[in-house]
Amino acid sequence: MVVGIQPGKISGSVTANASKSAMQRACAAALLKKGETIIHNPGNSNDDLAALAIIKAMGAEVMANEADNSLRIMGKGLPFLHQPEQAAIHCGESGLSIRMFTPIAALAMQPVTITGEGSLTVRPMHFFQEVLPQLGVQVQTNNGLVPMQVSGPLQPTDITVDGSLSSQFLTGLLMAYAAANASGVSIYVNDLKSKPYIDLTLQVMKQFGLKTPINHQYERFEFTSEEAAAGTDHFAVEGDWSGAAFLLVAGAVSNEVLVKGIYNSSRQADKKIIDAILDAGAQVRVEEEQVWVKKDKLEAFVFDATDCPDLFPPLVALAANCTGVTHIKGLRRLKHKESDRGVTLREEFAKLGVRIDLNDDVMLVHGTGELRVNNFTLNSHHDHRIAMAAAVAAINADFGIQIRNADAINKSYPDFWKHLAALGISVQNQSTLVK
Ligand SMILES: O=C(O)C1=C[C@@H](OP(=O)(O)O)[C@@H](O)[C@H](O)C1
Ligand SMILES: C=C(OP(=O)(O)O)C(=O)O
Repeated sequence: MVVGIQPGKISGSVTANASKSAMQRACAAALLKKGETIIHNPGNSNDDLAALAIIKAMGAEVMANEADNSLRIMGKGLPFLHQPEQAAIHCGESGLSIRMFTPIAALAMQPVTITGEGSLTVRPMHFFQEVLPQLGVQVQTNNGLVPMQVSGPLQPTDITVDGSLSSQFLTGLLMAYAAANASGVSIYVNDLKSKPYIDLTLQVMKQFGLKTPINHQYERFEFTSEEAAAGTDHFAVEGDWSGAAFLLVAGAVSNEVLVKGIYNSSRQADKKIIDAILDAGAQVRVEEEQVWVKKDKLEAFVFDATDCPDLFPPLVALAANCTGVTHIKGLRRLKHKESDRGVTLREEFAKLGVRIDLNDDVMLVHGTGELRVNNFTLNSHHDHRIAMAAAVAAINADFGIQIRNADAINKSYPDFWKHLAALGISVQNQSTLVK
């Protein structure tokens, strides 16, 4: 799909989409909980659909109630996992799903094949080769990539893992240890990155009544013999700060926006976008369930995105519209996202006249405050966050642009183009115009 974006002024309000980080965790927890859970405001992104397909393959029953936009999930708990209906799970393009559900699949008594598609076929899975055998699981990978096969059952024991590549592997281990009723054992972690995502994991586990470990400064997660308190049967998926970040930046660079349904009390990492927008100089009003942003004079800022890597694309769109050189730390880990995001952002923003330097772990964005289009055909590289960053930056450019592979947004935010249009931006599906 090719989308055309014209420069314009954004105004009005939208309600944020459901967070795929919260939704996918809720799917895993509902699978592992014995009994019924009603999920309200379920997400419908491709990653969410992948998680739903996975839990069905592992024995959960999922029924949609369209009348009140909810899902009823019957989890069978651990015993059913020992006889999965299908000994294969397909994780689509979702990094979180594959890394969270692989240790869970390894609880099964029989071998489970794990596949993925698109960018997931080149994202690293060596972690499992190193870690799962120490937990009694045989693992086969395709040279550290999918397809993989795990053959358990996983047996929780004291273990030390590396958290420097991604937090998602730890999320999976925490869920699997809880499901296996780990007791008197700890997961030790070196150099954990993306820490707030682990807070979100622990929060969801607790809400669902799964056994939740004690977090010792993100270096040790201790499962004690204490039983878990009963959990909720109703879970509402909160709005997505990661997707909302694009709209808030759009407000900061071009007029004004109100995004509803994002909670100030959220554990989501990308809530930190507010700090960057404030530092850049825009006006911001944060309320418990909504955020309002208004454009003002924008200047370069310094930001550490090590624990919130998904903010790089919206931060670049913001920095491109600031005057001066913005420094964003945490670049190294962008290599292994849906695209090599540092390189992709540099390539695509050059087409908008913005120079980006990649300097070890720091990205420098040379903003001039005025985006001058020198090549109007941008490419998402099949990366949802690149498509959204390009669109947001371009609403303040001197000419319209086209974004190729614009349907990449479906991975996290299927309503993104619709929301941008509702906020007054001209968004055209140009697929039929382009050969
Ligand atoms: O747990 C999650 O929901 C996620 C964790 C982050 O990954 P890393 O832990 O690899 O940084 C983030 O980039 C990803 O989009 C979602
Ligand atoms: C990297 C992302 O997701 P995941 O790792 O879950 O595929 C993302 O949403 O930007």
